[in-house]
Amino acid sequence: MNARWRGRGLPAAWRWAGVWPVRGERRPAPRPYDVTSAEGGGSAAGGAVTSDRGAQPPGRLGRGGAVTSRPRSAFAGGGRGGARRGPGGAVTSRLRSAFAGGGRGAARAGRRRDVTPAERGAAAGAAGAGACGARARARARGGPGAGGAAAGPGGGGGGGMAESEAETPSTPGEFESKYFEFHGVRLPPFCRGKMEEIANFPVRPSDVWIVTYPKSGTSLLQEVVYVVSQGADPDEIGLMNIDEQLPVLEYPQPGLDIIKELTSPRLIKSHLPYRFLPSDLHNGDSKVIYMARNPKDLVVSYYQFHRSLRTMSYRGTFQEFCRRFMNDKLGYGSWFEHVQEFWEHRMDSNVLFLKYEDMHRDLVTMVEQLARFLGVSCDKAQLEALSEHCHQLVDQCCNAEALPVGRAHCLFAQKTSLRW
Ligand SMILES: Nc1ncnc2c1ncn2[C@@H]1O[C@H](COP(=O)(O)O)[C@@H](OP(=O)(O)O)[C@H]1O
Ligand SMILES: CCc1ccc(OS(=O)(=O)O)cc1
Repeated sequence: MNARWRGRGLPAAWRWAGVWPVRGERRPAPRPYDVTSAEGGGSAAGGAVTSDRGAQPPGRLGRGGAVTSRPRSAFAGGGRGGARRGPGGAVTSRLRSAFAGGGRGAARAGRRRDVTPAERGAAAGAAGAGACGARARARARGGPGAGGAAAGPGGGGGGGMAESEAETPSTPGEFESKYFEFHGVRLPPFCRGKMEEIANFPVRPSDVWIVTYPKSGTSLLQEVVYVVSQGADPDEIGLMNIDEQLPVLEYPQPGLDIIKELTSPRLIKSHLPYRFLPSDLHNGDSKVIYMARNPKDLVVSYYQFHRSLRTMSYRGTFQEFCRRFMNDKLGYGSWFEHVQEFWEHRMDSNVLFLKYEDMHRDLVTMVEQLARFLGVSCDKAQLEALSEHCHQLVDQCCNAEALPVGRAHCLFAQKTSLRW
């Protein structure tokens, strides 16, 4: 266990004197991703993953099926109307279709052929494993960002796999064996054996949970949340390396035992699907901020991440990676189901559903939403100051332009006539 975490909660600055929103308070419904037709759809079948047979069934929703079989039209149509309509159609297949058109990934894909080895090297450097924001700033200072406890399970912080495995480039077949399957969902190996403990993890009313599918802008969100709750200066965040302050529930470090002991209020991150999160969260016992990102950009980011992460050393093509993504064969399972589950809970009083793209489109509104959700009272001038600080964070890091891309656009366009 990492001593850095022992007995520590969030920095004192985190103890904002907030008044939590009243249960059931009406929040403006976020707009769903704009999707206008339902085609495509993937299969989660197959793959040489191992299975965590000993584990207990997950929380309330049970084995994945409840989600996929549920009506899914909440995503359709876009706009607030679509958001309010509620479930009623095939969301996950619609989401799968939503890849076509727009998005940075697709735009890049239109310009680029598949990646070359030289591009690969450049991309690994550019992308890093979540090397943006606080982590990158900490690294630039020679700090512990990359190897810190929260720096990622495969990083220098003592990941979940043997070093020999880490050094071996993964062929597609080897890559398969790196996951294990839990109730039909592919999870990274470091989740093995702890899913039951996670389901029973004691949640506190003062907790704030940040939940995302990987590469959805989690680090940026945590920084923005920090600024909103603290009114902190972005440079302060860089200096303290905020990543180290936020444990990830399922990572080997700092581990569940230490997270349980952290002082309140805790801020905890997780990439797990809704149904695998602690069951207390399903009961509305603490606040959950969920952020979704355009999958066309996310898949590019996740691809680069897999190639740069030592424990994955992914060597397949981008096209092949996209197929895995579309067929739910990546770590943390189906992006489509991940987003859908949270979308269905977006009106829960303890859930705030955000979109990464809105940070760029309308940061002021997002800051306002966060402030209200976290119970931070601020006047107009304070809100503007907070937004300005958050703008700095958003502008500080985006390595998108440096990333090479394969034929994402073609692949996704085959699936649908939709435009993002
Ligand atoms: N200020 C910031 N700090 C960290 N990540 C940021 C960021 N601004 C944008 N991002 C993007 O968030 C993505 C990483 O998400 P996560 O934090 O969930 O791992 C990266 O996407 P790209 O790889 O497309 O650039 C990264 O560039
Ligand atoms: C490849 C599975 C995996 C492992 C670790 C992740 O964490 S993070 O995005 O760097 O925080 C994500 C996915």
